[in-house]
Formats: sequence, structure tokens, C-alpha cells
Amino acid sequence: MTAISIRGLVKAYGAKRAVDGLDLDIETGEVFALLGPNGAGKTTTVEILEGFRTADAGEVSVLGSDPHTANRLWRNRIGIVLQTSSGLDLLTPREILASTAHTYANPRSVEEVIAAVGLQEKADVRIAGLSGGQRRRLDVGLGIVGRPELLFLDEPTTGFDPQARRDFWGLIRTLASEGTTILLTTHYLDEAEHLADRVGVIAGGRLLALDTPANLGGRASEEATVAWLEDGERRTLRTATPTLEVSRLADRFGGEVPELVVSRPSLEDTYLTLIAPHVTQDDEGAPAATTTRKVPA
Ligand SMILES: Nc1ncnc2c1ncn2[C@@H]1O[C@H](COP(=O)(O)OP(=O)(O)OP(=O)(O)O)[C@@H](O)[C@H]1O
Repeated sequence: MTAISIRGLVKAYGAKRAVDGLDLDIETGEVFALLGPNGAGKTTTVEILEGFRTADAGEVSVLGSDPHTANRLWRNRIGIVLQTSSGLDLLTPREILASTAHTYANPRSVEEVIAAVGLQEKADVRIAGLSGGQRRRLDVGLGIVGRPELLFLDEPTTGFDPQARRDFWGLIRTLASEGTTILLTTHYLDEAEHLADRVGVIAGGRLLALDTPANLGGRASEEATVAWLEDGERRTLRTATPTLEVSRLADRFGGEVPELVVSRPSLEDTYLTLIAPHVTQDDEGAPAATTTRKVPA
């Protein structure tokens, strides 16, 4: 079943087409990562899907409804983690989670959410006293407290330390295994590789590539590079038959091949190759810091 269907989506700001004829389907239960350089149109697309922005042209269906006209019941079925952080500094995570849980028909328990996002130690501390990464965890907690069928995560782990990111990935895998459909945007290619069933790469508001992380841009069939040390020099060889080359090297060296490495293009290599022709001076081309964005009501 299709959770999200996008056909011919267009959104312009003045003369600038932020989304320029996007077609995309996301299946129920799928973890889908939307990748693209700064200004590619990811947030605009996601905010149209969330019902926060209106499209200029095209058709969008999210859980069977048009997000722009969808009712409160529909909103109950989705969870949203925006790029912005909550501004309720005087409340504690437990208080804000409890009051948010109240607005949903079938919420998760506050204790369960606090544990899931690893905020046990900070549950009763005022939000003003949380670090950036801890606030981000709270944002994620607020996104999942309503037990959404579909979860939107806009750059969810910006500002997380490496352990917090690993913990977060575990949480996403758990949610996915429970059947939650997840659409995330991220600038971290390792995050997409770890989490996503499929990735879509957009630039200039258009879809450049759509595939599993392993197959994106023909990655799986790319030649491998075999590298080793010989006579004090690093040698490399590109080959479609790396196993054969390694076995030849092993014969030649009579056993262990010094400093042997066999590698294929990383998802990041493939991604950078895909977007290179599309990165203009408008795009900053680098991972964005978490930005505060005013969300239209
Ligand atoms: N409210 C707005 N008014 C005018 N232009 C906007 C507005 N929101 C976005 N844009 C422009 O639309 C384009 C797409 O922006 P968008 O935020 O969707 O990109 P993004 O892929 O999410 O970028 P990032 O990775 O930096 O978050 C950019 O050129 C941006 O400057």
C-alpha cells in the first residue's frame, strides 16, 4: 500500500522553483530517506506533505488524504519532527510530553517515550537546561508520543553526539519494525545507509535518483578498488573481479598481502557524483546546521 503519493509537485517562491515537478511514491512500512544539497527542496516537499505549505501544482496524497484539507483525525495519524526546536523553556520534558500525549487518541505512555529517546536523567529538568542534542531528542519524543502511523523526521540527528545517533538509529529501527512508515531528510549519508529501505536524491526540486542505498546510482555493479603495499609503495587496481585479483596477489605474496584493502564507492561517493552537476552557487553544498524555521500554523 502507498502511504505517500506525489505527482507533478511544483512549489515556487517568486521566480525560484523550489520543487519542480516531483513524482514519488513511499510505501506503507517503508523507511525512506530524502537526500539532497542545501536548498534542494527537501523541506519544502516535506512541509507540503505535512500540510504546512500549499503546492502550486501537482497532486499529493498522504495516508489517503490531501494534507492541505485533511482533518484532525488525519493529523492524529502522523508525527512530525521539524528542524526547529520547541520553545517552551520553562516546562520539563515530562510535562510537555504529557500535555502533548493528551491531544492524541492513542498515545504512547510518557515513560515509554522518555526511555525511548534516552531522556530519563533529564525528564524533570527545565527544557532551558537541556543541551542542543537533548532538545533534539525531546523533539523526536514529541514526534512519536502520538503513536503515529507515519513519522516525518527533518534532519533528526543534527547536533547529536555519535552515541546518541546510534541510540536514535536503534529507536528508528524499532519504530520501523512496529510498522511505522518513516520519511526522513538527512545530510548524513551513513544515517541514510543505516536506516533507509530506499533513498531519493533531489536537487533543484527534481528527483535525480531513487533506489536502495546499496544500488543507488549503479553502486552495486561499480568496479571495486583493490589496494595493497608493495616495495614500500601503495598500489591500486580497479577491477570487476576483486576476488580473483586478491587470490592472484595472495599467490604472488605466498600468503598475506600487506595492507590489503578492497573497497567500492561509498554511498557518499555516489551521492556526490550524482549531485555534482546540480550544485550551483545558490547551494551551499555542505551539511546544514540545525536552523530555526517558523512553521506556518
Ligand atoms: N519561505 C520561503 N521563501 C522563499 N524561498 C524559500 C522559502 N523556503 C524555502 N525557500 C527556497 O526554496 C529552496 C528550497 O528550500 P528548502 O528549504 O526546501 O531546501 P532543503 O533541501 O530543505 O535545504 P536544507 O538542506 O538547507 O534544509 C531554496 O532555494 C530556499 O532558499
